[in-house]
Amino acid sequence: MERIHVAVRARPLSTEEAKTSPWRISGNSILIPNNSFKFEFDRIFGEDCKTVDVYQARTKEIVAAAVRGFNGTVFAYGQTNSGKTHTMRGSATEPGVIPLSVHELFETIQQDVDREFVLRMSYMEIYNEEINDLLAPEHRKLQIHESLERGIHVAGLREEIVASPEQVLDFMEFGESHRHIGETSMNLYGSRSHTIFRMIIESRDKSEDEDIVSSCDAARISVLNLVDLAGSERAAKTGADGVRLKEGSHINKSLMTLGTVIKKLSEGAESQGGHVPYRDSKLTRILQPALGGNSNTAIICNITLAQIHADETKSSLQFASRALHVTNCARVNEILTDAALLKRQRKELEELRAKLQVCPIVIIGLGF
Ligand SMILES: Nc1ncnc2c1ncn2[C@@H]1O[C@H](COP(=O)(O)OP(=O)(O)OP(=O)(O)O)[C@@H](O)[C@H]1O
Repeated sequence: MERIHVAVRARPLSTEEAKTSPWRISGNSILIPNNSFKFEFDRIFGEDCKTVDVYQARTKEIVAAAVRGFNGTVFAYGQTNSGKTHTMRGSATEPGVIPLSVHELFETIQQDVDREFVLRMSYMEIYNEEINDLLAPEHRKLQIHESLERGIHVAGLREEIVASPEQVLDFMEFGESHRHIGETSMNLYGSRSHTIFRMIIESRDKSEDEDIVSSCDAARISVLNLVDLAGSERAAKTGADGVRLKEGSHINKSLMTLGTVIKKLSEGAESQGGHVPYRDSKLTRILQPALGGNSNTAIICNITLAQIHADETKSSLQFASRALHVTNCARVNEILTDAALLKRQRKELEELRAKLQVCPIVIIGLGF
């Protein structure tokens, strides 16, 4: 069992904003002096930090674990303009968590001489509670299904086999050009959709030795989700109306459900048999395994310390603080073919027989 790792990243302020900021950061605490408002997180990154520092705090380990077969999810949460896209996608001069992860993923698998890997990627957006495939723009309004073999999955989502970081980033750029961008008074190009960038990592032992049964024919399949959420600001503050208001309410519905799911989980609802409303939004349904399930998960909460956004920042920190109490249970995702299963059982039987020959007295003593 491991809890969700929560880091906070504050974006740089203008000189004017810095003069009036009510916030203080002290180590991994953030507070408003002379106020009861104080939170502690796993890490707090101030305005001078680099994205690579944020990446190394936890995502790096999540990527390494994904190569070993553990699911991983990292998502950026925060109001419009707080630096989510800067953190996740970055720029040519300062690559974000996604390109850093992709490069590290390829480097790590190249160093693993014992296993062979197949990597696939997908890229989707959730816009107005509809799932659109950014790698196949004609695939719109995709549905979420659940099956024994595939778990929770988006039916019909394109998965491209990829062989290099450059190829992944090219596909990503293609996908980016099909995103929905809205114009709000808060941010001319404020992103109004959630995006989920996904790498699916499949690996198999290279060994051709028939006797090495423990891994032969067994495939590991893990999923690494890197999520850039839409701005969490209240619709009222955006001056939104008409289409934008509809977008805002859908975004808030998704984010509100995310908040409720995190709240319920942090209160231990699931372990007490209570209801967790994953199905109330597309976002939480797709992210369900990452929220209290089989995944290593990290949240990067992007905030601004400007006075004018103090209420939004407080609500982001409240969300992030609850997430600190959510625990997950990641395990290696291994799939055995029937033949491999038989081989493994045969080997276990042989090992047992060998043990019986070595220490029959112990076995007799146990009453067998
Ligand atoms: N840590 C940072 N250092 C330098 N510039 C930053 C930083 N964070 C954000 N910015 C800049 O601030 C602007 C807004 O950031 P960004 O687009 O990442 O916000 P966002 O939270 O993704 O907004 P949206 O919800 O609209 O997607 C961008 O021009 C970005 O380059």
